[in-house]
Amino acid sequence: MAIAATISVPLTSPIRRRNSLTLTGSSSSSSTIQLSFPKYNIAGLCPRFRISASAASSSMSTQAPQKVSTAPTSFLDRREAGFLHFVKYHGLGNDFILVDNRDSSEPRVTPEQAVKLCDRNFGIGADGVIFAMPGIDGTDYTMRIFNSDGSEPEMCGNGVRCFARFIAELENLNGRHSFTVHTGAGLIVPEILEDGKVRVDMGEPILKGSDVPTKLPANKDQSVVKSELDVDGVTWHVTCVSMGNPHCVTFGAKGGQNLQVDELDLAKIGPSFEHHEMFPARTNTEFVQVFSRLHLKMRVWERGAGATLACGTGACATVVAAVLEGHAERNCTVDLPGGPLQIEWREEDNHIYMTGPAEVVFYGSVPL
Ligand SMILES: N[C@H](CCC[C@H](N)C(=O)O)C(=O)O
Repeated sequence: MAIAATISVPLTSPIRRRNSLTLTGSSSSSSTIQLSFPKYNIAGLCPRFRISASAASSSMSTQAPQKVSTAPTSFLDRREAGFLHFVKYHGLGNDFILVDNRDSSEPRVTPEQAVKLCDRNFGIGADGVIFAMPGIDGTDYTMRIFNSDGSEPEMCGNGVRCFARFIAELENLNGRHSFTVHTGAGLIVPEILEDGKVRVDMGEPILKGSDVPTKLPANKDQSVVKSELDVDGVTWHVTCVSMGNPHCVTFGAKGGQNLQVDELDLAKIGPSFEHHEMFPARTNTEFVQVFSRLHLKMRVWERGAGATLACGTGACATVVAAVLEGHAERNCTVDLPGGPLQIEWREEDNHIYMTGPAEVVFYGSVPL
C-alpha cells in the first residue's frame, strides 16, 4: 500500500517552534508507518510507536512504544528529491500551501501542479499556493502566489499574513518582527504582533479606474465610485478599487435596501461579476452589509478561487469603498465568514493597515 503523503500535525507544547508529529510511509506491499516526534529530546514524553499496515489484510495494528530517537530532524529542513515539502496555513479559513522557495526565483510548482495541489478531493486542498522567494531590489523576501485555478494574482492579504508566520518559522529573525516583501502589488511590510496576529502595511489603494482595471466610466477624479454595473439583468452600484489586484465592491443593487449578504447565491452571481466584460483582468467581488460606521460584513467571490471564507485585499478594498460612498469611518472591523479583520485606511499616509490571524494547519510532503 503506497502512502502518498506525509503529514505532520503541530502539537501544543511549551516549545513553540517546529514541534510536530510526523506520519511517514513508504510504497511497498506492506507499509510500516513510523510516528516520530522530531527535533526535541522528548523521549518518554511522546514514545515512538509503530503502525504496520498491509494491503492484503488492510488492517492496522500498533506495537509497543519504543524509546524515541532524539536525532534532531526538523520537518522544515527536509529536502528529499521528488517530494514537495509544504506547510498548510490559513488566514480566517482562506487557506494556502506555503512553499519554501528561498533558494530560487523560479516557483518550485507550476500553475498546472498548483491546480492539482489545491484540489480539495484529489490534492491537498487550498485556495492557493504561496512561494517564499529571495528578495528583489533590496527587499528581504519576495512573495508569489498561484490561485487555485492556476492564475497568478498580484497580491494576497490573508496570504501575506501566513507568509509572515511561515518566514518566522523558517528563519531566526534575530528578534525582528517585521520585514519587507516584494509582491506584484509592490512593497508590503508585515509585522508579527505579540499575540501572534499579523499587522500588514498593504500600501495605498489604487482608485484610478483604468488602473484597477475597469472599463466602467470614471468620475472627474478618474475614480469609479457607486457606478452602475448590469449583471444578468440586475443593475448594481459598484465601487472599483485595486490593492494591486482588482476589486469590485457593492453595497447592493440600484434601488435596493441594506444588502443582506447571507441571502446571496454567490455561486450563481459571482462568476458573472468575475468574468464581466467591464473587468479586462477579471475581478474579485465583495458584497457588503453595513452594520454601523465602524462595523461591516462582507462575503467575497474571488477571482481565480471562487467563494472563499475571507479575502484580505478584499477587506481593504471594502473599507476604501465604504469611506468613498460615505457608509463608514476609516478604521473598521470587517466581518468575513471566516472571522473578523481590522482595517484602517490611514489619512496621514494614505496607506491601508490590515490586522488579523494566520495559523498553521499541518506540515506535509507530496510526491511531485
Ligand atoms: N484571488 C485573488 C488573490 C487572493 C486574494 C485574497 N485571498 C486575499 O486574501 O487578498 C486575486 O486573484 O486577486
